[in-house]
Amino acid sequence: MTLVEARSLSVDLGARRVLDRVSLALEPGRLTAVVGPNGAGKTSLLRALAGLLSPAGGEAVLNGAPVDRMRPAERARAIAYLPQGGGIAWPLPVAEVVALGRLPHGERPGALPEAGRQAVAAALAAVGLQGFENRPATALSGGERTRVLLARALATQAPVLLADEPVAALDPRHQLVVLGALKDRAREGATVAAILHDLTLAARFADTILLLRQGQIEALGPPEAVLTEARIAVSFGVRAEVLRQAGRPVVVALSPLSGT
Ligand SMILES: Nc1ncnc2c1ncn2[C@@H]1O[C@H](COP(=O)(O)OP(=O)(O)OP(=O)(O)O)[C@@H](O)[C@H]1O
Repeated sequence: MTLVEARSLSVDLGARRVLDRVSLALEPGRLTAVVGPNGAGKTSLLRALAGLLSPAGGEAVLNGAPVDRMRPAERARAIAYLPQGGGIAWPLPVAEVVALGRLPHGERPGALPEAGRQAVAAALAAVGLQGFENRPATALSGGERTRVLLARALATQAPVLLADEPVAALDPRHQLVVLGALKDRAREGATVAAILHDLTLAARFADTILLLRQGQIEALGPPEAVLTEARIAVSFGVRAEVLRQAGRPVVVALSPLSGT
């Protein structure tokens, strides 16, 4: 059970402060959707929580320990991170790319123990890639590659999974499959956060929505509390209608608001 915290976390990129004193806790067993307009600081937050960006102030903390001071191997076992729009440069078979997710456990692709083989097979199934095992990963479509990289992150079986736009390139069926897989990981006890731009999908799958704006937390809470028409107008500059389906918000963006 792993608790991920930001404690008054600030991040600078170049001369810009892109995260400004953000404090939050991501709890085990929950899927948190990180939403917000372009440039709000979502990627910067996930990278800082993963220990890939050093804070300018405050700290990112994993079970009480600052993430950027963990040993790299220990951090790689604890946190699986899916980068935004991640490409695949190696013409390896899909199963071998996914098996790279076992490296933090000291397991080498091609010589996986039974537990590693099972983790790879389960990860491929979770993202709907059964039958792709022997295809060269560089000969796949963009959405298929995204699913390979997510399967690699799932195969690590890390207690923390941070995914930057895992469904942006996916068709509707695979958006549901992948978000279902992330929710399953959370239900198994992992701490899961995913950056999403589709507010309806975020509302449908997430236990908690974190809305960032201009490097700060605008709102944090259950989907129906965070995704109101008024807040969407202020945060995204969009006139929206929020409908309900099975009690969850369905966000229909209607028109951009002028002057925002
Ligand atoms: N290398 C850099 N130097 C200076 N500023 C940067 C750099 N990289 C990103 N930024 C700025 O940092 C801010 C936060 O970027 P970040 O990628 O975290 O936003 P985001 O919310 O993930 O956006 P998006 O929805 O577009 O992916 C943006 O204003 C961006 O222009």
